Amino acid sequence: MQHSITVELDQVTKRFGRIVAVNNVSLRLPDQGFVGLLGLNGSGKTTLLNLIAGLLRPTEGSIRLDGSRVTRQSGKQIAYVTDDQSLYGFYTIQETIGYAERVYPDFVRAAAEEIVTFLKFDVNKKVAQLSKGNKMRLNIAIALARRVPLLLMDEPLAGLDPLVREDILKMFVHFGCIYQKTIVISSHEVSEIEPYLDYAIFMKEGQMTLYASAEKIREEREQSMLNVMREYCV
Ligand SMILES: Nc1ncnc2c1ncn2[C@@H]1O[C@H](COP(=O)(O)OP(=O)(O)OP(=O)(O)O)[C@@H](O)[C@H]1O
Repeated sequence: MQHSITVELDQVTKRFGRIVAVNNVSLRLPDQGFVGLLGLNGSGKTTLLNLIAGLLRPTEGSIRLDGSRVTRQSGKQIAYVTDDQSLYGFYTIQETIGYAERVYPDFVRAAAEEIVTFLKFDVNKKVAQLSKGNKMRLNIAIALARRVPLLLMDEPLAGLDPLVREDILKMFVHFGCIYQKTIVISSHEVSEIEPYLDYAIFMKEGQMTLYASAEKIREEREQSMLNVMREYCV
């Protein structure tokens, strides 16, 4: 059993010079569940994830984790998977798990082994020999195996084929639920992730235009999430 974390953003704005990447966003993430951060290119998704992860500081407003202001040290409570995540090609999958165990004090080896078995990985294979999709699966497996309450992922499905993407989404739901995590994933593949989502956050030009449970969106709007995205993100 893992503790949950309260993540609260209060009137958060992030500017890069004259560009307002995130504009006055206030929200509280759910204690558990799969959250889609949805929006067109340049709508502020990556910046928002970087702010929550403590990699960027807000220009205005505050971000609090369990009531304390987020800092780079907050990364201890957050696993953040980005596209450019490095794995060492010369390690086997087994050695990569051993390495993660040494690097992350919160790493649960048994969880990683369970996920790797679920993925039917040959643990003796070298990372360099893995396809892009399998490298991303391994990255996510390592993030999921950390005993942290919040997992952030920036476009983890980009550039992967549909079968791999579906497999990764099932992995989030299955293991995210077992390990009781809040998982936030940024994406513009809205149709694809829609069936798996518990909550959706829609972004447009840095502003949060809608944040609701997926169930409520489906019930009240009786339209696909793609149509909702057209209404709130374009
Ligand atoms: N370091 C930076 N310096 C200057 N401008 C930036 C920086 N990072 C982001 N921006 C700008 O902020 C805005 C939001 O960018 P961001 O990457 O957060 O959007 P996004 O929704 O993640 O886009 P994408 O889906 O293309 O990854 C864009 O106009 C972008 O050009």
